[in-house]
Amino acid sequence: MSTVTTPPVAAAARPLLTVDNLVVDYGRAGAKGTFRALSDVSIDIGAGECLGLVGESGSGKSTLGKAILGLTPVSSGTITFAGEDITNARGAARRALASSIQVVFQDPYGSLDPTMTIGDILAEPLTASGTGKKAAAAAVAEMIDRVSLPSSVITRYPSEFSGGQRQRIAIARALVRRPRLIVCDEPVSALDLTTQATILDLFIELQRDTGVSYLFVSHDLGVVRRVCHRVAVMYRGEIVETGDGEEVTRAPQHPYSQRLLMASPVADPAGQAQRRQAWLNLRQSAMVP
Ligand SMILES: Nc1ncnc2c1ncn2[C@@H]1O[C@H](COP(=O)(O)OP(=O)(O)OP(=O)(O)O)[C@@H](O)[C@H]1O
Repeated sequence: MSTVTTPPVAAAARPLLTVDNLVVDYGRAGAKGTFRALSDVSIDIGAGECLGLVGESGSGKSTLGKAILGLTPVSSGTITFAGEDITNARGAARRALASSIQVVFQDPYGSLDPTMTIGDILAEPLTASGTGKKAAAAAVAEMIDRVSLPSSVITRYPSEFSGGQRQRIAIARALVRRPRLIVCDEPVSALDLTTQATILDLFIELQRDTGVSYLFVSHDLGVVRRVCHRVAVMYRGEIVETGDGEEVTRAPQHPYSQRLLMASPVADPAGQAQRRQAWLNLRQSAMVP
């Protein structure tokens, strides 16, 4: 049983990230066939806070993460980071944000360049932004140590590592520029349960040590309960419930959040049967389509 617990969040005058009434349409604006993936989405994340974003497949979680990262255009609404409007920031403005907002993707196998050594993968974001080779090497060594990998990894290639080790490398790469926010898009869902637990502990420890904030995207309520201070539930492009992580994942109020909870697996068969019955009751009461 892990003893690593989420660090408390200090009260701040204003959130680090605020998303206001965000709308994202895929396809050409106004064109026939445009698909609204996000509809009036509003969230905020404080400094040192982990906000979980849960929802069924296709509900719009990754789209929100991509909009924050500038990887998909925003149709309307605003994204404010550290008091600055970064909605649809492009060019130099977006590049400047790369040191503040980073990402860890789901796939530890596809997210690391197989032709580069680990040392080069980690040093690249630093040298590309003007850090000298010596300073970059020192920062890389510190990050490797921080994610509990041996220093010998720097001369090796991604193919020589397990999924969990690769995810540690991906986390080190995200952290090497000392960002204030990391968008974590299903960062443990490709890993086995034991490895998931150690990587979640690592996320928590890094937050405690660095004060970084996370938007933690997951379809797994158990995972978000473990790492998140607050949770937002997404359904068909809208946020239907936001609240304390423990409360939302144990006793959700909205029918869709309840459905999500009932669909998440539990370790004991009796508990699973109870949840199934509760779900059938809920469906019979016509609260959920
Ligand atoms: N580039 C795109 N063009 C058109 N539609 C898209 C595009 N990307 C995503 N979508 C659609 O937008 C909706 C939201 O997708 P998104 O990937 O954000 O959902 P998600 O909640 O992250 O799903 P998952 O958990 O399966 O990753 C889906 O209906 C998806 O098909």
